[in-house]
Amino acid sequence: MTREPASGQPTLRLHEFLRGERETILRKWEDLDRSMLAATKKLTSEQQRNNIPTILDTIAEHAEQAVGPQAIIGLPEEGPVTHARQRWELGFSLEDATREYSMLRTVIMQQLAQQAGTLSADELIFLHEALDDAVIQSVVTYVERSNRALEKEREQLQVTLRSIDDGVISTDTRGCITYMNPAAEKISGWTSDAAMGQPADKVLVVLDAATREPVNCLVCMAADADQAAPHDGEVLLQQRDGALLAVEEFIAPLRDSAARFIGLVATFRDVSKIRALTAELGYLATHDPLTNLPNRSLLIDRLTQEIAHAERNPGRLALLYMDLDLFKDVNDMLGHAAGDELLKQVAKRLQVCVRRADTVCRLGGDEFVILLTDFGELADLNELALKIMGRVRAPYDIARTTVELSTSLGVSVFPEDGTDPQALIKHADIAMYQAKRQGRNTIRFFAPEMHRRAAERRELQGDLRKALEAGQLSLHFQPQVALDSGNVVGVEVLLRWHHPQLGAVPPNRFIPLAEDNRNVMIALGRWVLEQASRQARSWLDAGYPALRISVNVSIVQLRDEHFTDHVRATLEHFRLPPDQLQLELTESLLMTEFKGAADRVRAIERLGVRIAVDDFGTGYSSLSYLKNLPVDELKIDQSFVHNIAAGGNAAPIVEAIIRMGQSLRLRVVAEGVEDYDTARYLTAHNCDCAQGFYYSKPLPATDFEREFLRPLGG
Ligand SMILES: Nc1nc2c(ncn2[C@@H]2O[C@H](COP(=O)(O)O[C@H]3[C@@H](O)[C@H](n4cnc5c(=O)[nH]c(N)nc54)O[C@@H]3COP(=O)(O)O)[C@@H](O)[C@H]2O)c(=O)[nH]1
Repeated sequence: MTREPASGQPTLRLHEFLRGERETILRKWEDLDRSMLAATKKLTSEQQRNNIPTILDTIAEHAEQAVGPQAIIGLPEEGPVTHARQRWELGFSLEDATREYSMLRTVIMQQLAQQAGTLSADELIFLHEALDDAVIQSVVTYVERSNRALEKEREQLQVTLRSIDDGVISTDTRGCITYMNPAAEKISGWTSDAAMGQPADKVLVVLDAATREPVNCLVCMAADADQAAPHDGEVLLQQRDGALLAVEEFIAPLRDSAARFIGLVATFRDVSKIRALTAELGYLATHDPLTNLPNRSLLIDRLTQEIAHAERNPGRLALLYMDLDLFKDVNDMLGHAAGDELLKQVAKRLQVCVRRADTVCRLGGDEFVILLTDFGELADLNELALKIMGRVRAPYDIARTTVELSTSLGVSVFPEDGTDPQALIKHADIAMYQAKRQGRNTIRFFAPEMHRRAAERRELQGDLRKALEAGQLSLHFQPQVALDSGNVVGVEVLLRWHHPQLGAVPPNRFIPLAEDNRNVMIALGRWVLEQASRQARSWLDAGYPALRISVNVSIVQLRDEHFTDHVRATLEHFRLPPDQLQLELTESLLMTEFKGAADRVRAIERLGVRIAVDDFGTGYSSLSYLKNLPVDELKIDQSFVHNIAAGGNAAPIVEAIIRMGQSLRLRVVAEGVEDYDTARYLTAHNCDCAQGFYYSKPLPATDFEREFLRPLGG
């Protein structure tokens, strides 16, 4: 083996050269590496060098012993492999990891060129082969690592696909099935083996929910057109055994790295439970749960349709607005259960008095409205109204007692007394009020001079404007109790108005009046928030535990552009932790004003203040706002909670709302709990909290403090 270079220059030995120039080579390589690779810039010198010195030492050691192919074969792999692993972990790309060796090669060759002698051809070849070998080890290590990472990703994907509830199938470009996860097997009733290779429309047979006619299979449409729009309406999936299941289906094209269409992935989920629940809640939103009659919102809907029809085919409509006389006495003397039974019997009698095309509604309390779509003369209408009053007057058997009661009835007629639903309802109500004032058990047709009631309303509005300054307003506090521990965990703040002449005016009467005048409602709302925060601060200062303070917010306040700033300033002024304050927004507010209110609700949530949905279940038609808004608490409307323990027909709804709250991780509070049985029922069904007369009526601050607050550690 010759060690003489052809040029006749003095011969250098590779191992001597590498050992002698070791530090210079490493330093120059380090500088070059740092200037060329972004990946090395943040590394310490030790991290950067890592195994490079060992690799140089190993090459020198083997060069000393032998040169030639055997020496390469004998070079240990762990130096370059360990170096490559460390580079992988530091996030170096394969290109960067291999470029480092080419820089090392450059530096060695430059250093060699500065030497007085040169290497023999064999040693030069050995040096290059040793460096090539290190590069190969890097490539092999990187390939192994990325295969392992891919394998892990694939395993995770498989575990996910096997464990999710959504059905997932994929197809080839012709729409034939190439993969099906276990959920897809369960939902479609097909096994993966049987479905494999089948056209997707054979496995996913989709029908229109209304017509039960087959609809175009999304997968086939997408396979033809490389895209598909979702189905317009609700659809059903026909399972392999013919059973039908409500589903939602989504589709997306699969593309390779060159964006070529290579097939489709379809996901679908069983939405039968949620659809049934939505339908049930939708029914409750439009019907009175006690009598099952349409409620005000359905009345307005039908009235709007009938007005449109009567305008096209000239005709008359009539609204009969009824209020039972002295119903309150029945409630007081025989109890609420008897009152409820009476209302149900009245509802049945009203329904048999009219034709199927007419609509009997309960607006709440003891108020009923009948919409008559076709009647002859006013005299006929009067006769029908008399017949209805006679039917209502006939005796009832309630609570082993015979009850008799009369009704006052007001009538408005389209188009004479109004051409929109609100005007017709309002005028029939005014006429009914006149009937009551004129001795009850009587009928009055609306006449324009009956606007007196409206005048009274205006007068009360004027008084309300002065009430704040006159100190006639105050706050009452009602506890919210955790059902598992029985502890008071929150308090709802309720506004009270003591009118100098009329006495206590209920908020249900004066809040709508305030809402008619934006400035009045905003001033009232601000006052309530400030007084509630002042009270919360004073309880904290007195050493009582922090309670969640719930304050009702009107839609008028939420529309106010300064609302969020005022909430922030109030919290700061009273040094109140934001999460101690909760704002209650009614469900109907969130539904009807969703677009405008959503941003403000999110801004409030960003302050750290909690959001509760009040009267939950009454305005229902979609779940989407719950997913899109930062809600913390659902308050089940009291109309569902009353009589629930006695098998009230809203029990499934209450249970569904509790389950829904649990699955969305929202606290659920039942309102209007009036007795032990209801509280026990709610506890058994895992409702979180309860509020109602069973625990306490709303109380003035001092009474609340005495009854429910105990100092910490006391
Ligand atoms: N925007 C604002 N609205 C307010 C404010 N203060 C009150 N209100 C709203 O007025 C509505 C009527 O309130 P109120 O007459 O005070 O009635 C509340 C409770 O007294 C009553 N309640 C509580 N427990 C029971 C019960 O067991 N049985 C029964 N029959 N009633 C009970 O419920 C009302 C609380 O309702 P909610 O707010 O839905 O929790 C009412 O809608 C108030 O929101 C105000 O400052 N601003």
